[in-house]
Amino acid sequence: MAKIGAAQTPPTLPTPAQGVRWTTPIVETPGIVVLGSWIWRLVRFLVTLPFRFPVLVATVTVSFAAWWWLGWPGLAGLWATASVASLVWWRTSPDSYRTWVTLRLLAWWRHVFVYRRHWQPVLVISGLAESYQERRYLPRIRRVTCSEWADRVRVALVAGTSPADFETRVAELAHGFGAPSCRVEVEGPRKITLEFPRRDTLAEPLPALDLPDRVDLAALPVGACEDGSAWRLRLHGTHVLVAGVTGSGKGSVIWSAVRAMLPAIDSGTAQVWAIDPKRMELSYGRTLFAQYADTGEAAVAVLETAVERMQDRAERYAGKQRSHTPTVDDPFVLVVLDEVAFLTAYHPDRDIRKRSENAIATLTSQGRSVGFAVLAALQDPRKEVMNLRNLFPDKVALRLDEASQVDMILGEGSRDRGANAHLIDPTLPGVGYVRMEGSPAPVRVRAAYVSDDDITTMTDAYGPDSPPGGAEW
Ligand SMILES: Nc1ncnc2c1ncn2[C@@H]1O[C@H](COP(=O)(O)OP(=O)(O)OP(=O)(O)O)[C@@H](O)[C@H]1O
Repeated sequence: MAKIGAAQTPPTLPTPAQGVRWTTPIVETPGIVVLGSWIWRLVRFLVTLPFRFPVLVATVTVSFAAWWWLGWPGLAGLWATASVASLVWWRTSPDSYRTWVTLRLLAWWRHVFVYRRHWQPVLVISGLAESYQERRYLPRIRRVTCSEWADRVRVALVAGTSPADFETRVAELAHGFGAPSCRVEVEGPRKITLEFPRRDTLAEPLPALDLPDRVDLAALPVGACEDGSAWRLRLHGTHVLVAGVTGSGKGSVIWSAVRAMLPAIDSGTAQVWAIDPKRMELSYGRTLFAQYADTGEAAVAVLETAVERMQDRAERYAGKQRSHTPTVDDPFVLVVLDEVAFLTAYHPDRDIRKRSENAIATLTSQGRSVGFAVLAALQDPRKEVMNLRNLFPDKVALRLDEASQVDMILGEGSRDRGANAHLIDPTLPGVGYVRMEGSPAPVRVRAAYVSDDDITTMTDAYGPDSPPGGAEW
């Protein structure tokens, strides 16, 4: 045992038993090389400047030329003319002025004073800076652009890292740059775009949408996406599960979908079969539905009839056609289930629970290609309550109770990619997250609100007593 105070051999020194140890020699970089590298960087900066900031460089060059050739009056005249031209442009074409001037200036401002300024500390602290051989490498900002509602920061990744590293740190990035959220889009190898909203475009309720001229059952307009585009819900060829706590606005998704289908319902090429155990949500517009049930027994009967019709249709199609086109003889049938867990988990009669579960499972597993779809609403997405969750290919996550429920609904990794459905403000019913076809990135959406008055107008115009083609409204 070593005595206290005795000299100790540093562990890095070779002990005689280890023999000779080789180390990399340290060679000092000659001053001329350092100077050359700095000159090279300066030249590269000056040469690329006109390409990176063409407007700025052109403005400075023209101003300098005016001052050089015409003196101060020339410079003042140039700026006065430019100001008047800018004013005229702004007054006559505010939209193009906003696109070409205001948003570009804003992008420059935010690039310099928000992103570049905070880039290093935010990335280092959030763990996105990489180290290799004692040097630190940061992903590079390639460009910042501004749309009406968000900043888009294009980033070049450090070699050896992946977009998933950013996806798991969207909360840190959003807070770091003072944005309400952050979304990651993959552009290509080592290229990603970070989208930071500047304001909440979905803060205001959206009134019921106008009816489409032509109903596309694979893209029904039901609300708006965060970027201002229409949120289109596919019903034909899929099944949709809408999950959210009580008061999260599940009814508005269901009613917006029914509303968008009205012309097809009117022409007889689509039908809605409604199951309404709460007797609140759908009873108001029951005359629009081809079938309606509000008790457990009646609901099972409707579901089993749907299964029967679906199987008849499948038998007729067998060997003749592989997909369904809605017609009056073979309409598209949407089975709407408000609070599906009432039938599958909470109903006191075991037989009803079992039969409903079987019918829903059969419809969702076999109905897609023959024109039967299920649109179900659910408050509690846990497996004990709803074990048929995975039979619904498309899901909508409105406000949820717990963070763990987000991935249950939208799929593994959705919360990491920014779908914070558990953090949705309770004062924003109808707001939720969906995953669009072909993209793993969740999109924030808000369903349009179909009020009781809207439903009355809908039943008056498209109910059984209405004139064909819908009444004027
Ligand atoms: N898309 C929306 N935009 C604005 N307000 C909405 C929207 N959807 C719902 N609301 C408001 O929120 C309230 C609750 O909505 P809704 O009844 O649809 O929620 P829910 O999720 O169906 O609740 P429950 O499960 O209790 O039926 C509505 O009365 C309405 O005032």
